[in-house]
Amino acid sequence: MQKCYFIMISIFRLPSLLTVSCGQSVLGLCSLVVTLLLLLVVRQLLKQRRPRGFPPGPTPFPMIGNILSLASEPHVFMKKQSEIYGQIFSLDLGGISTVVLNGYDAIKECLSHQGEVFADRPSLPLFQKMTKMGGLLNSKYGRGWIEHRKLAVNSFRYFGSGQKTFEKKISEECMFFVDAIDKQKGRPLNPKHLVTNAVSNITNLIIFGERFTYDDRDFQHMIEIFSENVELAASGWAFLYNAFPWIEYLPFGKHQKLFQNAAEVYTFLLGITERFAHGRVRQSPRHYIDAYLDEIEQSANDKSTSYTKENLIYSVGELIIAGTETTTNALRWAMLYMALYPSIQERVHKDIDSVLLNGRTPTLDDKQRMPFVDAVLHEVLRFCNIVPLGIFRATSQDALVSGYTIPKGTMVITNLYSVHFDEKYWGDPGIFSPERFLDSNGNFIRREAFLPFSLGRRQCLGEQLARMEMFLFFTTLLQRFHLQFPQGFVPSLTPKLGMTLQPLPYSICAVRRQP
Ligand code: HEM
Repeated sequence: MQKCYFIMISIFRLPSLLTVSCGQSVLGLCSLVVTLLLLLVVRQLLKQRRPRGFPPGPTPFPMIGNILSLASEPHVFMKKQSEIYGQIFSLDLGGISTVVLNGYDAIKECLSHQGEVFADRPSLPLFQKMTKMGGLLNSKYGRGWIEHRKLAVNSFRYFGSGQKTFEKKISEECMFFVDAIDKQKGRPLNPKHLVTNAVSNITNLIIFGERFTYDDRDFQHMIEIFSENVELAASGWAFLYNAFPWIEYLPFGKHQKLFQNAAEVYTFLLGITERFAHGRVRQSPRHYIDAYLDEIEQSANDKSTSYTKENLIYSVGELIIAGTETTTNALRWAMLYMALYPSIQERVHKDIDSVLLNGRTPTLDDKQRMPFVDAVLHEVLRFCNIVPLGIFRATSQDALVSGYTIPKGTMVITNLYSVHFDEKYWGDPGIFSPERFLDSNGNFIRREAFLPFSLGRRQCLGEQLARMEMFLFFTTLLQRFHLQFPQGFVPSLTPKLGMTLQPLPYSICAVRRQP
């Protein structure tokens, strides 16, 4: 308090000090600017004070807090800090007091036992700018979120993973995918674009009722810049924008690219959403867009409805990117690890061949007869940490956890990476070992501290779909091909950082296996 009092006194005395050397009007302007700047500094320093009863954490720098510490591998940094300050500690992200949850016990305690308290999303300037806190994924916890989540879950059931016929559609997409791979005739390829197109088509079937061909340049471009935004949203510039939203007016900085991409994606989605609504028959939905338009019409007289054309576009975008970026990265990691560990790949081939006799295509029922394949896919999700820090949460009311007080509206980061590398639950977590998901008889076993899809009210709503896709794409691919790196190619295992962790671009040869 004494420090603040001193600063305030200095602010008000400053104009009189400056009068001595400057002309009257220039002096007035200068003193105003300086006063404003100092007031901003004071405001920022006050915002940076840790609330009473808040968890401890590393000392923040004035103004920018701990933002710089998040520049490389923030999930690893946070796990290390938890070894010093405990499973629940705090960071200052430039005036945004943030609580970080680490390890299985702390995350389960908050997200599961106090599910409702930790179900909100933070009102960050970036989220406000992107989706006005509407849509689904970034939506505040309340009526808007409930309505959108319910509609999405029902649409997934009705048009997607709840239908047996949908499995057939995924299998058809798997065939398009392996045919496209086959065209390469074992020559090196970067599988990123093919996997992205194939995976996004599964979500497209639910949202638009149709798939897009692999040479649809417009759709591909949209996915590319959207996925660039997933990367940019975790960049230092994004954190700076959240702390100092006025940097929006700077003519440079990666946040400008983020805004530009978002505007382009919005325009594209608006266009195709209108296109796919053509021929709609009321109350007879063919896909998510039709179902959403029905909701808009039904709630036309309800002033507080969250169903709006704008939220339709936001939710369509969120479903596409949440469904594509994650599952694509999981499959790309899986392919990379198969080529890296030929002995594991050999066991995968054995598992597949023993069940899929005479080249029969896989079905979901085959999964329980392929425990090793299941174990490999689980280990990929554990080891590769596709969404290492989850999606930022916030407290929807004041919370009390492990003796700490966390005020309503506080931003909360769930370090899912720290769950998958939690030494209390995993032996040698730094080793890629599918066996940890098998018992001594080779049967698949579930592990408790396994949360790639997070936990609680906001847990991933596409989990079932993602699991279906991963199993069918992976087994269809490995049934037909042997994956290996081109001669002399040394892949990097360092992930590319963003909201998701993806492998750096790599080349792989998919060589046809003998029938
Ligand atoms: C391997 C694949 C996937 C992984 C690892 C994954 C992981 C996650 C994680 C960690 C969250 C954050 C939950 C939280 O706030 O704590 C999430 C949320 C979400 N995911 Fe997924 N996801 C995957 C696939 C999908 C798919 C296929 C879809 C749909 C097409 C999807 C749609 C969503 C949505 C809409 C949310 C936000 C839920 C809400 O806020 O209520 N995800 N996902």
